[in-house]
Amino acid sequence: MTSQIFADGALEGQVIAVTGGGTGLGRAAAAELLACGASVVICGRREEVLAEAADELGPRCSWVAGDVREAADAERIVDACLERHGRLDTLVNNAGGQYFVPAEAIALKGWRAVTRLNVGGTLTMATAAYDRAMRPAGGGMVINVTLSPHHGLAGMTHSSAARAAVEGATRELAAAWAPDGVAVCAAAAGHFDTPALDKYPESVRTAAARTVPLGRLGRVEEHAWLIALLASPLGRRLSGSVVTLDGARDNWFGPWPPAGMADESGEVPTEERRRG
Ligand SMILES: CCCCCCC/C=C/C(=O)SCCNC(=O)CCNC(=O)[C@H](O)C(C)(C)COP(=O)(O)OP(=O)(O)OC[C@H]1O[C@@H](n2cnc3c(N)ncnc32)[C@H](O)[C@@H]1OP(=O)(O)O
Ligand SMILES: NC(=O)C1=CN([C@@H]2O[C@H](COP(=O)(O)OP(=O)(O)OC[C@H]3O[C@@H](n4cnc5c(N)ncnc54)[C@H](OP(=O)(O)O)[C@@H]3O)[C@@H](O)[C@H]2O)C=CC1
Repeated sequence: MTSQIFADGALEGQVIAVTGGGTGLGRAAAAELLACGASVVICGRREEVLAEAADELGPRCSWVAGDVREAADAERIVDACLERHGRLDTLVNNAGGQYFVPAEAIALKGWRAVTRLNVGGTLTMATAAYDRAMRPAGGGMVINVTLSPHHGLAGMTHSSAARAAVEGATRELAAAWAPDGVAVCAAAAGHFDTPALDKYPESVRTAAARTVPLGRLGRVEEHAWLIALLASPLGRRLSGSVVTLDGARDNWFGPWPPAGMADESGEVPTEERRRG
């Protein structure tokens, strides 16, 4: 497969780890990075999801299962890249998520779960990559996937706060790690059409596109192009930046709930609990 917008071999020789690379945005990013010539290691918790994705993505893609919230797993993921390829040039910290719920209904345990995944997991992976691969090699790139709108997303207060923390850490780590040649930036994704959105109530999914001034959800390949751009030499100069890719969603200040999102009772439905 070739990239639709980047030259063949644009990222040739790079070794890139993509967390959450077995599904959705992470998988599409892995596909684009491979199309640009990189070798890619995808990771996540579910072995079968990763194995199937890597099989479809081709021989330069391999996988390693692990939980980004656990320091030992993060170190194992980085070590797998080093053992297989001798280097890790770029880490795409894409694993993350939350559940859709009104702010006043967020239990402390739920707040902690969302924070632990999005802030803790991101920092744990970034630190493992920096300590074990990038600082010893004299350089590297960390790309943190965060969330737009930056002024907060109703139904996702915990995640809005967590992603804001990641963006703060991105700026600080970019300064702290610059002397070692390690760049850190963030890609703030708006609303993208991935299978993960299926877990949100139907009316929420449908209305989400109406809150995007561009008039549609993002396509996974658009996000993947941004990740490839940030993995290119230009990304190094963007260190410390948060690049927003959201069809102007950040600039939408319409009513809450947007037309059609509430059900007959006037309430916005929340997300079903997972079973098992
Ligand atoms: C208007 C906007 C609509 C468009 C949105 C577009 C933006 C999209 C953004 C995206 O990010 S899409 C990607 C979505 N992908 C994911 O969210 C995947 C990852 N998410 C998760 O794994 C979970 O959501 C999690 C909570 C982060 C997982 O953490 P963990 O496994 O540690 O948690 P649990 O043990 O399941 O739960 C802990 C705790 O959290 C509370 N809780 C969890 N789920 C719910 C829920 N559905 N409703 C209410 N509360 C929930 C709860 O307190 C749990 O504790 P217990 O009650 O189980 O003891
Ligand atoms: N789709 C959208 O509109 C937007 C998405 N985002 C963010 O982009 C990223 C990808 O989203 P999307 O592809 O839509 O959603 P997915 O739910 O498909 O992606 C989440 C990925 O992260 C992995 N993951 C979750 N928890 C862990 C963990 N503890 N350790 C390792 N891997 C984990 C999951 O795999 P597994 O369960 O096997 O571990 C999965 O592959 C997420 O951070 C999401 O919050 C941000 C803004 C908008």
